[in-house]
Amino acid sequence: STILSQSDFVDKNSLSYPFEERGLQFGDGVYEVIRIYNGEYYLLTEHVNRLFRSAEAIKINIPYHKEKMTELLYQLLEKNNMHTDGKVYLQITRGSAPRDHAFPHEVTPNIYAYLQDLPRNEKLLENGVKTISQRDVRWENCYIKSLNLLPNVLAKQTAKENDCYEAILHRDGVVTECSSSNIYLVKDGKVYTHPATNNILHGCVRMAIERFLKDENIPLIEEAFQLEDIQYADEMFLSSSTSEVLPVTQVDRVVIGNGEPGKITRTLQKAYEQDAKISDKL
Ligand SMILES: Cc1ncc(COP(=O)(O)O)c(CN[C@@H]2CONC2=O)c1O
Repeated sequence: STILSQSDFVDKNSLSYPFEERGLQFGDGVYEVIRIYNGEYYLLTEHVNRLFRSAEAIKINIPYHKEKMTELLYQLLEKNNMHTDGKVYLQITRGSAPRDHAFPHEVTPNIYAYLQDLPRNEKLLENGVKTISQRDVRWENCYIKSLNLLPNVLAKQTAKENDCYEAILHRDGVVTECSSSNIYLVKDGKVYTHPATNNILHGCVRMAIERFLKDENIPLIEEAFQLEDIQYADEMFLSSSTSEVLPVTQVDRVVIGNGEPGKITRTLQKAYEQDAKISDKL
């Protein structure tokens, strides 16, 4: 255990940011993770639109318009002289103020963003991943990309402890999404996924997949599937800005299809690479 040193006990007169920061103390904020390929943002408009929708949903007034936010995000690329693959983490909280559950009377949002390198995980994209199922114990506004991620964190940790990449979440057997990605089941040439309701995050890659499926004339059925449907799946895959379109080869003890990534999943991976202007490496 760590012994708190004297300096960790802050003098009450100097108590302020970052100690009394509402994102830190309440998870009172929203965030985005935006992908970069060859120094260019992918799906930036979708991410900025969702950021503003999430902030509005929890009554945080972002002090600039979408255009200014977009401009600042491009300045971040320039500042970092970014020309490779990476991601930006962008966070907006209600701000710093004496701790009180209710909104502070006067408060300015704290906004920060940073960029990291993120090479593609070609091995995982090629071979797929194992997953476990976990109960979805989150709140009922999962469409808001909020900092309230404890249920997601605990589900992902359980997956990791079981040598799995992701946790597939369900509410009484109805599959919603994963701890940090959307989830899809393929059966008889059709793709099934939970509808974009309040119970899932409306993924930016999920929106791109809708486009790809339409272009390929592959039916997308926005109907939730059940845990028990998984044993009959031909294919499964998950999607997120960091995982891309990732084949799921096993859920708990159930091997999906023949245990290999399926044809439709491969088609969507290629469509993703073309859309994101990535050199075709798969
Ligand atoms: C709960 C949840 N569902 C779906 C998604 C997929 O959304 P995008 O397609 O817009 O990425 C995410 C993204 N989670 C981000 C992606 O990487 N790390 C995260 O926290 C997520 O956290």
